[in-house]
Amino acid sequence: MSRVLVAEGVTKGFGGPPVVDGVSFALARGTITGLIGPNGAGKTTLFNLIAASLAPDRGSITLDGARIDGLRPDEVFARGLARTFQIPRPFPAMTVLENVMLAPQGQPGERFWANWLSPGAVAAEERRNRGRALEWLDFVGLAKLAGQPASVLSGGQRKLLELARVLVAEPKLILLDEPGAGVAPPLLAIIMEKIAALNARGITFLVIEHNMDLVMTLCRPVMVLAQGRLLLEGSPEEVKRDPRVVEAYLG
Ligand SMILES: Nc1ncnc2c1ncn2[C@@H]1O[C@H](COP(=O)(O)OP(=O)(O)OP(=O)(O)O)[C@@H](O)[C@H]1O
Repeated sequence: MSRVLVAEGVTKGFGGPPVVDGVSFALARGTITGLIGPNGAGKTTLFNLIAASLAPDRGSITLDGARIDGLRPDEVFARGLARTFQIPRPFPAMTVLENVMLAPQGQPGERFWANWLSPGAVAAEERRNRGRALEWLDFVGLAKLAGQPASVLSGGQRKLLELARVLVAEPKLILLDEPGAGVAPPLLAIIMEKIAALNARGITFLVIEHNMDLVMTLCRPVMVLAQGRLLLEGSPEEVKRDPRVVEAYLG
């Protein structure tokens, strides 16, 4: 099976001992991989390293065979790797639609010149962006709220808004940071359904999650991180009955 992302020996510390310590793994294309582990294990730091919000001290990360460590977050996003945040913070006064249309499209300077040289082309592109944004809002079930300020959205709806925002860029790999956290059960079911539907269309996912129902239902394989190291990788059932995992959580 082809590998969309490969991490080798990824290490990061913040002055003290490494909080991500020699982590190596590969994500097979078309999978939903779970990333679990106790609080402070280094999961969010690993996400920040993959999405280039942080640079590793050592190790390499490749996306479809090309190095991405050392790039800027917007460059990694442009190559098809998107991430969502545990607590999404949309611009509250802007509409739901405007928030989705905010996905970075090239550099600001580029847009300035494009607008000056060819305003018609820029207007046509805006219309296309708007159409795409509305399509993805419809997909996540928020189309009816497109004209409302984002401040009206619940926690779960904000997660769906974030998903729509990254989908506009048609990523091949999406990192989801706790999509189930703070989400009411009916909306959680919708979020899980959308992740499964996107995966069926070929998008690969890496998901940090504490909600074991979500992990058990959606994730294969599951990787367990403890104290910055990858403890094991296996099916949800294997992980659940492995004594090392129990010890990592309880010890
Ligand atoms: N910018 C930073 N500066 C210093 N220490 C940091 C920084 N970011 C994270 N850490 C430390 O790194 C360790 C791993 O944190 P991280 O947030 O990656 O864990 P996590 O597995 O995502 O935890 P949680 O499940 O609670 O979100 C923690 O001890 C944390 O305090």
